[in-house]
Amino acid sequence: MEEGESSKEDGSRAGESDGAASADSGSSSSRMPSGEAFRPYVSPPQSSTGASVKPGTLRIIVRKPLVARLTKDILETFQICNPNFKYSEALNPKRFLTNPSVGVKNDGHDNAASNLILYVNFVLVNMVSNQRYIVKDLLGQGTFGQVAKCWVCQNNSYVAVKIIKNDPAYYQQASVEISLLHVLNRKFDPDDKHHIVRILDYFVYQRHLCITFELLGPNLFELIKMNNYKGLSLNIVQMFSRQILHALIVMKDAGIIHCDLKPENILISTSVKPPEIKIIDFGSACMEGQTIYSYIQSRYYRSPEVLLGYPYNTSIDMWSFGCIVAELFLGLPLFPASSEFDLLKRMIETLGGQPPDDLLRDAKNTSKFFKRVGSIHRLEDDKACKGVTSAYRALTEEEYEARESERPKLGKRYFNCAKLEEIIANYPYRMNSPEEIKKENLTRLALVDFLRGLVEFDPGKRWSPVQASHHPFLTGKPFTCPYEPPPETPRIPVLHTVTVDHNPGGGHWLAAGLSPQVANSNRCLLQNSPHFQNVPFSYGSSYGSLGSHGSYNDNAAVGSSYGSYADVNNMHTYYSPVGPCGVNIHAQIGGSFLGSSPDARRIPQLSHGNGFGPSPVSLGPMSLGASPTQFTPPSSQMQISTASPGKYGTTSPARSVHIPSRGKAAAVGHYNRRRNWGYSTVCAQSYESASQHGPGHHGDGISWSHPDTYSGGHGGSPRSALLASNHANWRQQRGVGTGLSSGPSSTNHQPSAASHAHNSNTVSLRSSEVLFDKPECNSSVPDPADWDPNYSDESLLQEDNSDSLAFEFNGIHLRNTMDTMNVTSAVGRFGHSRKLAHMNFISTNHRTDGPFQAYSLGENSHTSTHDMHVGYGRLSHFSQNIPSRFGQQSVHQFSHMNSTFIHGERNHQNDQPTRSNYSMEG
Ligand SMILES: Nc1ncnc2c1ncn2[C@@H]1O[C@H](COP(=O)(O)OP(=O)(O)OP(=O)(O)O)[C@@H](O)[C@H]1O
Repeated sequence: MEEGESSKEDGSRAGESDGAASADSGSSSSRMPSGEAFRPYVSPPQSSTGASVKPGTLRIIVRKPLVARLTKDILETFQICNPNFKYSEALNPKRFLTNPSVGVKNDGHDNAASNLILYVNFVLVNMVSNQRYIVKDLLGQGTFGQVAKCWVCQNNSYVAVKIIKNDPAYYQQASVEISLLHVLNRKFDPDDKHHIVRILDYFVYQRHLCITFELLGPNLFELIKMNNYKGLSLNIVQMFSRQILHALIVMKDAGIIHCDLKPENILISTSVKPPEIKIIDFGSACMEGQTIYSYIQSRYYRSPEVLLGYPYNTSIDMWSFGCIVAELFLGLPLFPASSEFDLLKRMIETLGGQPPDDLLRDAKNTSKFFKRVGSIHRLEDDKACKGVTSAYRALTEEEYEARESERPKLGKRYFNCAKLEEIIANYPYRMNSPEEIKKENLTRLALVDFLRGLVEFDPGKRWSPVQASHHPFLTGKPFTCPYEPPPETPRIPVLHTVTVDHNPGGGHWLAAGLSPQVANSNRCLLQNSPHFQNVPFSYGSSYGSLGSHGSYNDNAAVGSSYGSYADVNNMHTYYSPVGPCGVNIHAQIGGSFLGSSPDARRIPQLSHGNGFGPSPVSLGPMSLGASPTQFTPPSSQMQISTASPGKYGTTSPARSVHIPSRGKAAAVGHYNRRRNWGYSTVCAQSYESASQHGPGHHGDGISWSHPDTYSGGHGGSPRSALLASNHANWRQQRGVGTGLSSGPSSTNHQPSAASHAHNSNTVSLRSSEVLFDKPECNSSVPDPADWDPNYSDESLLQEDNSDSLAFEFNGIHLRNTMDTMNVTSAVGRFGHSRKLAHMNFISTNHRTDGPFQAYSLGENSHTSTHDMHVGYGRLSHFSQNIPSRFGQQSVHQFSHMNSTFIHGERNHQNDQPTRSNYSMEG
């Protein structure tokens, strides 16, 4: 029975709300206010007798927060106290969600950061469809603006609305996000099976582009955080990895590079059972072959080729994916670097190699990090050069300082063990029984092998999503020897080819793929768009065929995703989905760019009067980026116009080619705080090196290749192929494994050291060698009010249905084996974290806070096991920092699309009742 009902039954709200109050009521009658409102508490007859309560009268009261209970129906109470009391909602002070909330731009609608000033119950309206979105909470803030949780009254559902800053550059980039997501949703994942967030609607409101997404739950970083920065169980790592790979397969098929894959951008959809992850934030994404930005990816997850300024393709997402998988297991980023120098240093140390010479030879930033110490071997000499030391050596700190005139920032070391194999092997065990440990050892061996294929220095040797998806770590097949990925088959240009009608929406390519309603919406948005002129459609040309990136099936077992992008060129240009964009983001004309990375996200800036802008002259199609062949250092091609610094910022002090983004840098900078959160590690156990144990990955010298399907196939290095061709198709070869261990030193290794490292660093995991975890880290998690800048008592007032959140997460077993990952055994796991829903987590999406209480990986302990749940006692602390959105999704999901919504989206959330526990089995 609801509390409200029971209180009516009692006739005494004050007495019901707190047991202590009722006990006290008799003695404190003198303090009771006179009048109707507060009467002495009279116990119900049944209770007062002390007799056993009849079964029929049993009441189960779900306790709501005290503040909520005390203020429930307070208006009626006031009216009872004072019949003249009148309440007017208009007099309510606004509960601002946007900070700062001072309107200084856009007629007072926007704050200084060009963010629309939002408050609770602010209404966003799609003027075309009259669809109203009532803002209830803020889910996140990012570079591009704010993400609000909104209620759609028509169908009593919640959605997430990304409200882009009122700024042409952000508007433009957000329109790319809409376009790419639309293609992914509609053409490559029409049935919503591949873990990519669904876009539901978009519109312009008060000069802000608003994008409506399905509402999702917490992100993977939040999940790790909830688990006290301890890693997740291998079952869950496997499950999430499979799902992420599904998305990556689709994205590769679509030729789309996410460019900012990280745990924060992988959200858990708690509305389905078992829970699924979804990849969000395509605001940095671009088409393969059209990669205009050289400064991308969040630092921890940045691939070597991006770091070094080398042409890139979808394989950079695979690197990030590897880092994410490792982080899910470890609870900490694999490369928590404080600077790019630090990042490279960590990569070299952990992986035991360095990028191959031909990559270093052609990358534009090589000289910043490497010193040439020998002759550069031509590609054709590669075979002959096996065994010859690299022509490059990584700079020492001193050398770097001398070259760059600044000391490189070096982050804290969280893992005492340097090498990947050691880090994984020495991670504390989560179980007791020798059998389980033995089993886990095997899985860890598979994990190491899996990671080796992902965090592979050579992008040409890095596994593709399809190849990775067959790894025993994911398939569950016994892992007996190093995985040999199947060669990829050429793309079959049929299945999901994006064909675009020539002129369905007046030439608007995206409109071609949208429903008529959406096309209409676009036309209307032309008028509504604050940033682009309303110009007639005039493009009759074809923007067809995105794809030819053929076969894909749900099991990722067939098909491939690599290689020929012959017709991807047809996608070199497209338009703003919300109107002819008028801005060509090829930067040859010196438009300024915001950065594009964790530190700075790339936004083409519209330099006023500098050739960029909504002039009819520039009504060319919007490019998704230059092809790798067009890849040029930002200094030459992506330069900031010095003549016209533009409106949007100045050149980054660190990297002259970037303008710091407004927000991204700050956001990602929060990561760096983590390094200071005391994570000492002492590797107490001697560890036998891979070379002593392992047979060596590919130690038999197996080499493999796949047919070079790219029409201009390159027999040489994949990197040169990439350089020369734009395409991600190359001959993949495994070097002859020597079984030698690649030492942590970056010097004097062999040219294919990375490969060798992969090949040879297999580590035997024996239970006797287990480094036991200390029983419990001394967690003194402060009250969230102490460290959560967004914490306020007001949050206690939010959402009474928060309990559902706790139940949502009951199903996530962070420790147990797959067998036990079921609903029933999950109950209560997070059961005491009922305040999960009350906290504002906005800043934590960016890892802004939180005592870094993860335990020391190598710290000595005589405790025989590490129980991941030991920390759960502290979850209540952490849970208090979970955003309210966690608990608020129990409301019915978005289930009805207004006519202007994109049609055809499968809404798996429909018909989902309020969620309870679920199985986590993948
Ligand atoms: N569909 C969604 N459901 C729930 N929360 C969401 C959703 N989309 C975004 N968010 C929240 O909003 C935050 C910002 O979203 P998003 O990453 O798309 O914006 P951004 O401006 O690109 O951010 P960043 O600068 O961090 O990349 C996310 O970290 C997430 O917490």
